[in-house]
Amino acid sequence: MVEARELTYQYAGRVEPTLGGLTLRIARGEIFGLLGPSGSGKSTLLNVLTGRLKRYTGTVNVLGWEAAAAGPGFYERIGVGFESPGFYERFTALDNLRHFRRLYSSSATDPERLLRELGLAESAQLKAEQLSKGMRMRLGVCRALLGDPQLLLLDEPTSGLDPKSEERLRQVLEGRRAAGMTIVLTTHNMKAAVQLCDRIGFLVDGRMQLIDTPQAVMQRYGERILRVEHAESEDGACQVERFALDGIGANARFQQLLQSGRIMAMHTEEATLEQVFGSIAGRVIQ
Ligand SMILES: Nc1ncnc2c1ncn2[C@@H]1O[C@H](COP(=O)(O)OP(=O)(O)OP(=O)(O)O)[C@@H](O)[C@H]1O
Repeated sequence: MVEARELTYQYAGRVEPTLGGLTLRIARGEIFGLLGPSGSGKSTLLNVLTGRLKRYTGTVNVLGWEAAAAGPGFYERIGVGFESPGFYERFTALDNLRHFRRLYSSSATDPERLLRELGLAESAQLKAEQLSKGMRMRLGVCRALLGDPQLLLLDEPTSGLDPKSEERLRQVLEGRRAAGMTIVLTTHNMKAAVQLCDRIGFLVDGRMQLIDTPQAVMQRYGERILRVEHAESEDGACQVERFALDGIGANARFQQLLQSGRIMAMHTEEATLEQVFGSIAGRVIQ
């Protein structure tokens, strides 16, 4: 479905390549999340996969095409939702989708159905310029889905979405996955990555540091933590301290707290993907 081998991409005028020898394979019907700090090359990789950036070395096979040489049929089969997609600002949301639908030779999905799916039915008659950031993002997803693509590429699809819209988007993407669509998305939203993605890839300085299921990543790199709430001072004000569960029996501070008789509550915490990422990349996502 998507296979990159030794993919290297260097922007004109840059000293270092932005993508450096990246190898990646994404199967049909998979939701793949690309994570990484700002500037690590996520959008560049999406742009290579869509055939926009052609001057790469290595091979990039997308739906059977070499991405740099993809013909018009390729664009009928991929859907692209990048941040700030271009809309006709004076057209309504519905008219924008009707317009873009005409660009497809095959029978495209009904725009009104897409608006309903993404929770935009009541905003159908609003002009694009009147839409909020989250609404525009969802309209961008509608636009990307118009041609019922085999491969959907979304750049930060959860940005600007409230929890309800995020949940709706999750349902839409899971429905498409069940129908065999392959989905590649970038995100800084760790919760969404864990909930949505079958596998996640961590991109750091243009290299894929790790690819695995969110669960396996958490197990391998996630440190389990014990959160201890205690009344440190005589006035009973609550303090919180966290201890790594590994070797906690030998932790002098923890022993001291146990003996103090001031512990109010203790419970374990799962590691967050931010912590996991920090330990993989040696730096924190911005
Ligand atoms: N047109 C360009 N010309 C030169 N350098 C570029 C160009 N576009 C991006 N870059 C550089 O390539 C690197 C990767 O950028 P890219 O946008 O792919 O990162 P990203 O991981 O998507 O970041 P973010 O999470 O902020 O969207 C950055 O150092 C950026 O400055």
